[in-house]
Amino acid sequence: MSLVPLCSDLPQFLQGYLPNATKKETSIRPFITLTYAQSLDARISKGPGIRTTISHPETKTMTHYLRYHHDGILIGSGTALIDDPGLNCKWGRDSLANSPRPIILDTKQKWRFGGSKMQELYNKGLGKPPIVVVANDPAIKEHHVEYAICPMDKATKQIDWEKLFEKLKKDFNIQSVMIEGGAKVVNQLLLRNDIINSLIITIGSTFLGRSGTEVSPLQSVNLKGITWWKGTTDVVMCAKLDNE
Ligand SMILES: NC(=O)C1=CN([C@@H]2O[C@H](COP(=O)(O)OP(=O)(O)OC[C@H]3O[C@@H](n4cnc5c(N)ncnc54)[C@H](O)[C@@H]3O)[C@@H](O)[C@H]2O)C=CC1
Ligand SMILES: Nc1nc(O)c(N)c(N[C@@H]2O[C@H](COP(=O)(O)O)[C@@H](O)[C@H]2O)n1
Repeated sequence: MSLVPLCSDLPQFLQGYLPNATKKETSIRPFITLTYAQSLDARISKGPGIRTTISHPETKTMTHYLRYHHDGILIGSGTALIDDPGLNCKWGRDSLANSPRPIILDTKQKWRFGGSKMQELYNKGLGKPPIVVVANDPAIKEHHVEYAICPMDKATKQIDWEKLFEKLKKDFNIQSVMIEGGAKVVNQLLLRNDIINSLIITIGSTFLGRSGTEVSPLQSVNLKGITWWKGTTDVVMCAKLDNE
């Protein structure tokens, strides 16, 4: 499906929150944007296992414009298994060149590239092959997939986000990453002002109800550098996570 044109005021609105393509990031980690679409009641889907459209076509186009500006796009395995997303970039003339590298956080090794929408796009020359983040050498290695082995923290049984992003930059030359979700990933990273450079949230004018998948961090989070854009049905907030 093709995209509607990008609203003319969006590039200016987003400019201060995007990785700077001309300036190589000097940090040991890539530039990281946390971005997702939520309902008025802070839900990102109608419920477990339900792929839900929240964004209006004009903010969907904005998401593809964001994809255009990043080297990598990271999602958790929950999202990969439920949504079977394409994660390519349809904005601009050359989908293959413009698409970010999909990065799937799949430490339980449940997701398969084979048979996925991502593989279909890759086979058609419309998307890049994924990097799959695993905790140890995978038993099954799929063709065209690269693996980022990132040991789990023994206490938390989670990967160390800092080490993962350092590895993505050092081993895969990923200079910028947009993180699209899902809820488990977003709820962790909303607390990481040491890692997240920009926060871009689309808010759709709908309520998805209490059985919806909620985004809400464990503790309160303060924002700074806040700016809003208003579209036909959605608003978009750009901000930075505060250090307080
Ligand atoms: N509206 C929107 O913008 C978006 C909505 N979604 C929705 O979100 C839902 C999926 O969200 P969730 O179920 O929360 O799944 P998720 O996509 O956050 O993936 C969770 C899985 O990722 C792995 N993971 C996450 N953090 C980890 C860590 N620190 N260390 C090791 N492994 C880790 C684990 O395997 C975990 O089970 C779907 O319904 C999807 O449609 C997803 C992305 C964007
Ligand atoms: N921006 C945005 N708006 C919504 O309404 C959404 N449901 C999502 N979901 C994210 O986009 C992925 C789908 O990508 P493709 O269109 O298949 O390339 C999905 O997996 C979520 O990460 N995003």
